[in-house]
Amino acid sequence: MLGCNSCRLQGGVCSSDCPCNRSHNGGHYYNDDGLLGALQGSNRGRVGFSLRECGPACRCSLDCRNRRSQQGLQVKIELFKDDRKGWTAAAAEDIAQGKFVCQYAGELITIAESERRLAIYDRHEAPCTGHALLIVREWLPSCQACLRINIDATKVGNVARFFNHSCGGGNLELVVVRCSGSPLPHVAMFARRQIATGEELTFLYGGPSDGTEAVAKDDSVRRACYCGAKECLGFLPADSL
Ligand SMILES: C[S@@+](CC[C@H](N)C(=O)[O-])C[C@H]1O[C@@H](n2cnc3c(N)ncnc32)[C@H](O)[C@@H]1O
Repeated sequence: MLGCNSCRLQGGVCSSDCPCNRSHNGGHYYNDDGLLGALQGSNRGRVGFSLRECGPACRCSLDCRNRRSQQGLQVKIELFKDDRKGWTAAAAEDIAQGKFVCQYAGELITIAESERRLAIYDRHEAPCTGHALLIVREWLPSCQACLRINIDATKVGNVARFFNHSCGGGNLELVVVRCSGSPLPHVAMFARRQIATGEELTFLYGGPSDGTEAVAKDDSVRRACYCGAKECLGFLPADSL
C-alpha cells in the first residue's frame, strides 16, 4: 500500500517529522504552527535553500502540513499605487515570521527565452510599468554552478508580481520548493521576519548571487530604486527581478 512516500501516511496530515518536509540544505522545515523554521533572514532575500514538500506521489491530502506552499494565498494583502514605484502590495494583517505568503506564479520559461524577453523589457519598459520576470538562482553546494529558474509574471501571474524590490533584502524570502512526484519546482515566498499590518511587502530582486550587488553599467537601462532602505544602491538590480 502506498502512503506518503516518506512517512507512509495514508491520507490526512503528515507529522511535522515527515522526511518529505526535511530540506537537504540547512534543516528548514515547517514547525507544528505551520511556520517555516530557521528563517533568520540571513541571506537577504536570496534563495539560500530549497524545501521538500509532500506532493502528487504522496497519499496525504492537500491540507497536509507538509504542503503549505501549495495551499494558495495565506495572508490578506492590499494593493495601492505609489507615485514612483507603481503598484505596491502591503500586508493587510500581521504576518508571523516563517509564514508562507504565496507562490510566485507566472510563465516558466527557458534561459534563452528569458534573455530574449529581458532585452525587450529593458528597451521598452517605462517607469512604474515594470516587467515581472523573476530569475532565481539556486546554488549547488559547491557554489560553482547554479540552477536557474525563470518565471515571467508580466502577463500571467498572481499578486506576487506586485511585490517591489528592497535593497535591504525586504521582508520576504524566496524558497525553491520541490514536491514529491512533481517534475518541476516552484518558488514560494515566506515572511523573513514578523511583518506588521500596513508594511509594504518586498524582496531583494535578482542580481548576481555571489554576495555582491550589481547595477547595470549602461545608463540607458539603469532604473532608479526608491526602496528607501538604508542600504539602497540607488538603482534596481541589473539583470532580473
Ligand atoms: C514586479 S513589478 C512590481 C510591481 C510594479 N510596481 C507594478 O506597478 O507593476 C517590478 C517593477 O516595479 C518597479 N519597482 C519595483 N521595485 C522598485 C523600487 N524599489 N524602486 C523603483 N521601482 C520599483 C520597477 O518598475 C520594476 O521593474
